[in-house]
Amino acid sequence: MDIRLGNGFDVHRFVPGDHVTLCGVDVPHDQRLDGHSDADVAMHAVTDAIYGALAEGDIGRHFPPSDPQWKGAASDIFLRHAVELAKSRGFSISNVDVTIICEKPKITPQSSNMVTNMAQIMGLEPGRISVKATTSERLGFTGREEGIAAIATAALVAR
Ligand SMILES: Nc1ccn([C@@H]2O[C@H](COP(=O)(O)O)[C@@H](O)[C@H]2O)c(=O)n1
Ligand SMILES: C[C@@]1(CO)OP(=O)(O)OP(=O)(O)OC[C@H]1O
Repeated sequence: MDIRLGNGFDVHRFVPGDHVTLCGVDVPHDQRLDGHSDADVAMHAVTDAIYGALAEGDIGRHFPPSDPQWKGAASDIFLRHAVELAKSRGFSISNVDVTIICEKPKITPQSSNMVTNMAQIMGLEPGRISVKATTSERLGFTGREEGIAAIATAALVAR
């Protein structure tokens, strides 16, 4: 059986604002994440994990941050592309697991909405998607609330 694993990691910085978008869900917060796109750090990590499993480079290779076309783009565009690429290469996505690292906002109250949204975008059963969170115990840039990090794993199986 051909099984592929990929990992993804992303960071976006906080700037003044009123919400963050994580796994496509708008979560009220007293700051927002800065980026060329909507800066959905969790969706970017999942997207990169899929590209990684396919040995297809990273999100910036497919959607260059220098391309004005992606300015303010909703990140589901990137995730849908990675999912379609997996399909076109003959792979099904078995599961994805993403951990969001921040002190605030609290993720757990929104994690089931995030799973539902990602499942819909990816055409997967919700049971194949995991969204978790941790603080960094006030250590480092996430601990100082300078930004949010996310790390993801994806497992793909040949159909
Ligand atoms: N932004 C966050 C961070 C954490 N959680 C939840 O709290 C639990 C405890 O976090 P620790 O970093 O103290 O281990 C964690 O397991 C999450 O369930 C959260 O919802 N949002
Ligand atoms: C998503 C892209 C799209 O231009 O831009 P950003 O939103 O800045 O996100 P990042 O993860 O820093 O880089 C990847 C880019 O492809």
